[in-house]
Formats: sequence, structure tokens, C-alpha cells
Amino acid sequence: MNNFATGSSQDSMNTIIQPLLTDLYQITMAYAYWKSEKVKDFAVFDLFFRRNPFCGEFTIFAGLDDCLHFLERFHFSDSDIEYLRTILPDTIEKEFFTYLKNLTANDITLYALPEGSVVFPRTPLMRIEGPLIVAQLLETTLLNLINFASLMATNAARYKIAAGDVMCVEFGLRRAQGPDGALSASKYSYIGGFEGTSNVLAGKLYNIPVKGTHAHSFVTSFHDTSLLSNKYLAPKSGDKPIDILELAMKYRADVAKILKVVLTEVNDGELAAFVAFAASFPNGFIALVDTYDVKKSGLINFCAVALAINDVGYKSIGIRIDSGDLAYLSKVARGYFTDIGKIYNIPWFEKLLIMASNDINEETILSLNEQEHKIDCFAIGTHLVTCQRQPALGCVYKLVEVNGQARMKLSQDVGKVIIPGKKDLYRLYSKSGDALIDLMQNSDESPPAENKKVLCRHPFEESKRAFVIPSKVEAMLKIYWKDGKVQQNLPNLKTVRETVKESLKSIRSDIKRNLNPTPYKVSVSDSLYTFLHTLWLENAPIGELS
Ligand SMILES: Nc1ncnc2c1ncn2[C@@H]1O[C@H](COP(=O)(O)OP(=O)(O)OP(=O)(O)O)[C@@H](O)[C@H]1O
Ligand SMILES: O=P(O)(O)OC[C@H]1O[C@H](OP(=O)(O)OP(=O)(O)O)[C@H](O)[C@@H]1O
Ligand SMILES: O=C(O)c1cccnc1
Ligand SMILES: [Mg+2]
Repeated sequence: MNNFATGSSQDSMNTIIQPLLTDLYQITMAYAYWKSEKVKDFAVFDLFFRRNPFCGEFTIFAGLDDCLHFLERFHFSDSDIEYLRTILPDTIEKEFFTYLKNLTANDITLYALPEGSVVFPRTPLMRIEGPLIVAQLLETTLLNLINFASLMATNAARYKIAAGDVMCVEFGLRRAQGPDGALSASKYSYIGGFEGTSNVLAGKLYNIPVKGTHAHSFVTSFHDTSLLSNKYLAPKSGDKPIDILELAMKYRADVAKILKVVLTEVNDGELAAFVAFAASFPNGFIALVDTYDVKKSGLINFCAVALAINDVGYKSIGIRIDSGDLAYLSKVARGYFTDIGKIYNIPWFEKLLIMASNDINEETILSLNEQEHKIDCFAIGTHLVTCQRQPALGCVYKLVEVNGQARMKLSQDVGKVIIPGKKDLYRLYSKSGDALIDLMQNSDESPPAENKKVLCRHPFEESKRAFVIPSKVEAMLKIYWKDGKVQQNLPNLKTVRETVKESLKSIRSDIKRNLNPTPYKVSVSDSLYTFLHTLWLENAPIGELS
């Protein structure tokens, strides 16, 4: 049965998300565990990251749906086993392959935060419990599925925060990290808040709205107006087609005069291209106006064609600007549209869509905002989909308990010390509804209660502690996989997108700001603090100086 509502069961990427999509060392460890009679050992792993990406103070958790698909199908096929035989040493006992062949994820229990939640460093995003060997074999694939998805969703959410009410669409397919990188980028930028993608396959697979304009090549392929055949358009009323090139030329002469542009500087090939596009898509006319000169040619030709097709009942969509000073040119365009709209008494003209593209990133958007741009839609490719500012999120997968005994890996770097044991995660909210602090506790502690004082401690700095009286307590880790089955009704992508929005709303704006954001507080209970530090001292040998 397919429990998944996202449509990703048709996803071609599913074929590569399989047990062999892992590092060799997981398989060699599995053999060594097996040889060491650890088949019945029971482990708990935490999946978490240590630092927020993009110099920010928040991260969006994404990729859970793909992880659950992976667990559902976790199984080494005959050909997988055959291949493993060829790469592992001859000394491997053949019973190990029989053991591998029979493995499933049915004995694994997976706890996770809802996909789309805002998350913070050091807290478990997932807790994986089950047979040590199986839980270990899942490491690389789960990390691969969570790391890029969460990075991408966070990148997109940051761009959306910068863009505010301005629409954002993803145009990155051509420059993404291969076909699967591109599909993931489209999917997770939609979750992060983008309104659409140019990627048609992503549209089909994930039901994301697809959007687009046309390329410079379309404009430059038309040399002049003389040989244009695609220039007739049937009026919306159903009358017989009229020559919209002729009509556009008449309007162009008037528009050039109104906007004080020399008619000889307006490019004829560009006009022919716009007429051809409008004749092909009269209800979806959008024009790329920067091939020659935005002010002196592109906008004049666009207005002329938009006025011509308006005469026969069609409302144009707008323009895209792909070079030059995007703030300045957007203001020029809005000014032209306002003037023309008034003179011809067409109220919607002033509101024509202005789309901007060309190497846009978060900083560009913030700078354009300061310049009071008049852009309605940012079309963003390279920086978004490649996460150029930070190309990887550092999620790790660490053993925190074996056979009921807490484990911790020490590090010279305090930030890298692992918080041991099986833990739960709670988000405590203030009266105003803001998330105040995240609290980790040992799983056997009773959960914090609403309106009851709880001591929250910094995991490593003794003096940093606070009493919190939460107005609301949210248990963040929910059970998603147990007994070989998905345990929750999984949301579709649109719903996950809403979770991102809602979750971000609950975080104070100073935590989300671009420049010097305030860190969100992540804490441990008093009991977990004591446990962690006692175990730390037990594990850290006392050095000798001589
Ligand atoms: N008003 C603006 N404020 C800040 N950044 C801007 C503004 N307008 C454009 N940009 C950014 O500046 C960069 C301009 O790129 P570039 O210098 O390559 O110019 P271009 O317009 O593409 O020129 P060309 O067409 O000659 O390649 C792009 O990254 C674009 O997003
Ligand atoms: O700049 P990005 O954020 O990566 O956004 C996507 C870019 O890809 C296209 O350019 P390209 O030169 O490939 O084709 P075009 O002729 O359609 O502009 C588009 O015009 C954008 O400039
Ligand atoms: O539709 C567009 O305008 C588009 C799509 C992808 C890349 N650049 C532009
Ligand atoms: Mg371009």
C-alpha cells in the first residue's frame, strides 16, 4: 500500500534511493558487528546538525517523506547481494549474505519532527531505534536525504523572508547539480515557500505550479517584421483574426512619442518576436525586454503589443528583466505602465507583472528592497538551487545509546560533544505564542507541563540557565515509523509548505533576520545536564603532566 500523499511514489529518484546508496564502511561495519555477535544489540541514534546554515539562526527540517519511503522499501535484492559478493573479500562468511538478504526496516522505530518544522542545532531531528546493524546501515542514506532537502528548504525560506510579499519562482534546472539535484531543488524550494518552478518534470511529479517566460534566443531569432507570418489573432469576441503587427506598429509610434523615445532606436526584430509570442499565447503574453535596451526598445515594443492585443480583448501578463540595474529598470517599467495605463484608460496596465532575474541571491533581494524596487516576482536559479552561499548542511548521525546504556563521543571541541542517551525534545512557548526555548530531556523524565516552572540549562555552560513557565508545551518528536509501517497520515507538499510558514511565524523576527540574528535557545533539563556532565567526566581520562 502506498501511504504517501506527495506523489513521490512516481518519482524516478526512488529507483536510486536504495540500500546500496550508502558508504562501503556501513556494510563492512555490518559484517564486523555480525561477526562480533551484535545481531541482537539494540541501538539509538540521533540525527542532528551542529550549526545553522547561511550564517543564520534557524533551519527548516525537510526530507522526512523520502526517508519513510526508503524504510518502506529497505531490502537488499539478489543483484545487490551478488554485487556485494564481488566487492567484499572472499573471507566473508556466506551466512552473512543470507542475513543481509533477509534484512528489512521492520524492527526500526523512527521518531521525527514534522516535515517543515523550524529546527535548531544539537536537537535530534530524528531518533532512530532498533537493531544496531540495521540502524547503522541506514545512516548514510538518511543523512543524504535530510541534508540537502533541509538546506534547500532553508535557503528558499530565507529568500522568501527577504522577498516578503514578492512572488518567487525557481528557474534553476539548467544550473543545478545534475537531474536529481534539480528535482530536489524544485521540490524543496516549493516547500520553503517558492510559488512555482520552471522545471516541468518537477511540476508533474510533485504538483508544483509551473511558470515561465521566453529566452533571449526567441527574440534574437526574429530579424525584422517583414516576413512575420504569425501575426494574426482572433479577437476574444470570436470575430475574424486581425493583423496585430500592424496594430502594434501604430501603437508603437504613439507610445514612443509619449515616452519620448526615438522610434528608430526601437528594435524591429524584437517587435516581431513579441507579436509572434502574443499571437501564440494571447492570454499569457509575457515578454523578456532586455535583449537590446529595456528603456528604449523592450518596454516600448511590449507596451505596443500589449495595447494591440488589448484592443481585441486580451490582457497581457507582463515583462521579465534579465540584466542591468533591476531596481532602476523596474521603476522605469512601472512608470511607463502607469503613464500608458492612464493615457489609454486601461486600469490594469499599471499593475502589469514585473519579473526580475539574473544571478539573484538573498543579498541582492535585500539590496533591491532598500532601493524600493517595483518588482512583483523574483525568478531565481543558480544561487538558490546550488545553495552557493553554503553548499552543505552538516547533519550527523550519532550513536547515543546501546542496549540501554548511554554512549557519548568526546571531542576537544565542546560544540562537538554528543548529548548522550535516548532523549525527547520539547518546544516551550511564551504567552504571546512565540517559541521561547527548545528543551531536551532524558526520555524517562516526565514532560514539562504548561504553566509550570521548568529549569532549562545550557548544555555546556554551567552559568547559563533559566526558569521558564511555558504557556504551551509541544512534544516535537513524533513516532513516524514502527512495526514496518508509517504511523502518521503524511501531509502532501502543500501542507508541508504551510507547516514551514506556520513554524516560521512562531519564531521571533530577530532570530530570522539576515544580519546578526539572535540565536534561539536550545537547552537541556537539569537532570540531563547532570547526566551529561557525569558521563563526560567518567569518559574523559585524567591526564598526567610531567
Ligand atoms: N539595483 C541592484 N542592486 C543590487 N544588485 C543588482 C541590482 N541590479 C542588478 N543587480 C545584480 O547585479 C548583478 C549584475 O550582473 P552583471 O554585472 O553581470 O550585469 P548584467 O546586467 O548581467 O550585464 P551584462 O548583460 O553585460 O552581462 C546581478 O547579480 C544582479 O542580480
Ligand atoms: O541567473 P539565475 O539566477 O541562474 O536565473 C536563471 C537564469 O537563466 C536564464 O539565463 P540564460 O542565460 O541561461 O538564458 P536566457 O537566454 O533565457 O536568459 C535566465 O534568463 C536567468 O538569467
Ligand atoms: O521561463 C523562463 O523565463 C526561464 C526559465 C528557466 C531559466 N531561465 C528563464
Ligand atoms: Mg539570463
